[in-house]
Amino acid sequence: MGSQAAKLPPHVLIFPLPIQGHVNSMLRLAELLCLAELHVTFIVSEFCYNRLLKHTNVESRFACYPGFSFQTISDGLPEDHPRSGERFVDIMPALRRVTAPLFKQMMIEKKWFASSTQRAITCIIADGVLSFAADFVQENRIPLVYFRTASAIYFWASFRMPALIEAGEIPFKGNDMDLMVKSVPGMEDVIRRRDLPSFCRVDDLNETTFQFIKNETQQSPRAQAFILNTFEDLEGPVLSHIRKHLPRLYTIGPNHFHLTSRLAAATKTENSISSGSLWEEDRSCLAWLDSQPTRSVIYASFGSITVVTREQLLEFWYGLVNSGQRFLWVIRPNSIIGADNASRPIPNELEEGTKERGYMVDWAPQQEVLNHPSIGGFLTHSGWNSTLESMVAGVPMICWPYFGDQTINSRYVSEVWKIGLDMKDTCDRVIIEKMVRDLMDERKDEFLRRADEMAKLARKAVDEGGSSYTNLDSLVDCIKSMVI
Ligand SMILES: O=c1ccn([C@@H]2O[C@H](COP(=O)(O)OP(=O)(O)O[C@H]3O[C@H](CO)[C@@H](O)[C@H](O)[C@H]3O)[C@@H](O)[C@H]2O)c(=O)[nH]1
Ligand SMILES: C[C@H]1CC[C@@H]2C(C(=O)O)=CO[C@@H](O)[C@@H]21
Repeated sequence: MGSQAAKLPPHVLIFPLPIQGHVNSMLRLAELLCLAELHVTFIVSEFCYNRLLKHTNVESRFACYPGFSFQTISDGLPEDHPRSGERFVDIMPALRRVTAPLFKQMMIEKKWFASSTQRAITCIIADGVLSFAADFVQENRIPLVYFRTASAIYFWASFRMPALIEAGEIPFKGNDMDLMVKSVPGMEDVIRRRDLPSFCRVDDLNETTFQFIKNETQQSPRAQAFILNTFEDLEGPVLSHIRKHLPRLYTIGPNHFHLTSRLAAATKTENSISSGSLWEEDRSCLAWLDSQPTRSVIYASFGSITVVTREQLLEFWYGLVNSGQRFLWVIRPNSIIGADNASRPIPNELEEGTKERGYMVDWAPQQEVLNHPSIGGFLTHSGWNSTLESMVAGVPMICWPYFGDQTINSRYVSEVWKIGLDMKDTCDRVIIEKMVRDLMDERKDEFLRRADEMAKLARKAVDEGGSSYTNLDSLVDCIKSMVI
């Protein structure tokens, strides 16, 4: 390489699983690495990229980093595929069947993205469930870093799937979902069967998604380094178990706030929030929140994949209305099973009666909502980004997990971190009403105090000298050392 080229910075390829929660989180990592003056090529599906262009400022957001570029690729699904609910799992085989060969072809045709102003890719940061990407780069002797965008507790429970099988703890024998699980070290007194990742709820261990998660997770040690969006004070005990298998483990989270904090230091712009939304954010809810008393509103949102039946929707409606609390509710388009987008999710006569107390939107500017002074609670599906965003904002949670990692996240929110309530495996208006009253009224001070303590720990982690701040600097040094 000529002397000029030798001065070029490392060039990282970042490849997320092309879904909202993974793209959001890895875009934040991408910008953090751009701030560290690395070059970044971000591979994203055409589906996600077109939605990002339409609903966010990603183009202007990354325009100030000359070494950054997007590269689009097919996710293997038709444009009109819902990419949510039960059919969500279609994306994994589609990626392997369609995206994997396209990725190899792209890397060869693009000559590993080498140019006069950029080195060829010096390292790939792949989503921890994209082993096909890992295969190709390792065949070409390019260093591999995995980024698993879910929690450490979920990762560790998934990593122990072979041990759970060996011990006969999965598949479950009998119907007792409250039996304690003993084969996940560090969680023996915490998790029941119902708290394991929902992928473990199978009768046949050959079930496709179970096998996918087990096999992808077992390949984690292939990576030279491993990134998690968490912080030491939150998941320290589990992280020490993981580090016995993945010693070069970098915790850099909460990465949404880490990015806000580093941007503030670099650009002197306070509280900059970078959206990665795939739907249009209805900002009218912020004006509605401005007219509500402090800590008086419960925000309800179930992420980008959860779907509900009309019956479940009405249970949530009556539970929220009967609680007497104000509520701001995200009902994502196409998230009601069997309903067309045109029909109102809540019958008009019901909605009319509570307009002044309840506000509904298709999609919200969630980070701004959670940090609004009128928000006093979050009814969430326990997706990991939502959970961390609520923690940093100091907002207590009611957790109604839908699938995947959400089941173990909700257990830790309620039983270990004690910053909320776990409403797993139920959807009943009386229980919803009681939990909303507990969180927003009867036990309000207790939960707000605990949530404030956790927020302080989360913020400290990304302050200069904090564990996540230091780990990100070490990760950048590790990436620089990979340049040959
Ligand atoms: O109205 C909304 C609702 C959500 N969000 C944002 O969308 C993201 C949603 O991410 P997350 O809370 O993690 O949920 P999912 O979209 O369901 O994410 C998937 O990916 C996550 C990371 O791996 C997992 O933890 C989840 O279980 C999985 O479903 C968050 O950043 C939210 O701030 C908005 O901006 N507006
Ligand atoms: C749909 C799920 C498949 C893998 C992803 C995941 C993970 O193991 O990283 C957990 O839940 C979802 O985010 C994804």
